[in-house]
Amino acid sequence: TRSTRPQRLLGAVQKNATRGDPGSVIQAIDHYCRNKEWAMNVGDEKGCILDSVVSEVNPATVLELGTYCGYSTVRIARLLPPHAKLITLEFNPAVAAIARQVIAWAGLEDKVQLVEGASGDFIPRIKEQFGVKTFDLVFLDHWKEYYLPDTKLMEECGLLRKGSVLLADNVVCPGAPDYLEYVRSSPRYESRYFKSHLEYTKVEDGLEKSVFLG
Ligand SMILES: O=C(NCCO)c1cc(-c2ccc(F)cc2)cc(O)c1O
Ligand SMILES: [Mg+2]
Repeated sequence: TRSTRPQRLLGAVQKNATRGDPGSVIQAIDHYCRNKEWAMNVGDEKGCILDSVVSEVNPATVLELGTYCGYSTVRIARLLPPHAKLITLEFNPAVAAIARQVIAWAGLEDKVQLVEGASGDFIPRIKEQFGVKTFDLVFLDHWKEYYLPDTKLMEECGLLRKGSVLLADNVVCPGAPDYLEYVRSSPRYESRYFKSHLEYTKVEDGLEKSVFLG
């Protein structure tokens, strides 16, 4: 039976990247997705904006919603200080299995905890199950219709503190209009749009950075 797109992406990493070298994993995925087969990684252009936000926040605790094949997980984890922790959540078990191997190839498994499950079930359990009080940075990159409900859930569960940064992918394409409206109009957020392009294309997309004001 035919392989899946995530399986072929993992093959490109194993063929072209050096074990333990996160930069080569990122490069191998971007080259494959630009030249062979598009995939919904945040990509190199938006990835540079992600890098700059991660470096600025210098987070001790990170939550990523939507692991996919682990591309942004590797981008974030490679920039984290030694004892920082990244929890990443993926709904699809087959995709999570690929992401684990990509993260391992980059040598970043000690900084990353990949959890399989649905965000609505998982978010209320984070405090007790993972011993996390609040997140310094949240990267939203899962199903776009879940950005808003999950943000409200994180607020309600006390997972955000004054200064927590939310960074959301795809706020233009595919789009998250209700989320954008919320973070841009709420007095509890200071929001800013970083204009870019949909990964590996010329289509407009961007990242929305929203600081929780408490
Ligand atoms: O659904 C997405 N993520 C959640 C599942 O992992 C997603 C989709 C797209 C995309 C797809 C199809 C198209 F035509 C345009 C954009 C892009 C992304 O960056 C994404 O994160
Ligand atoms: Mg995305």
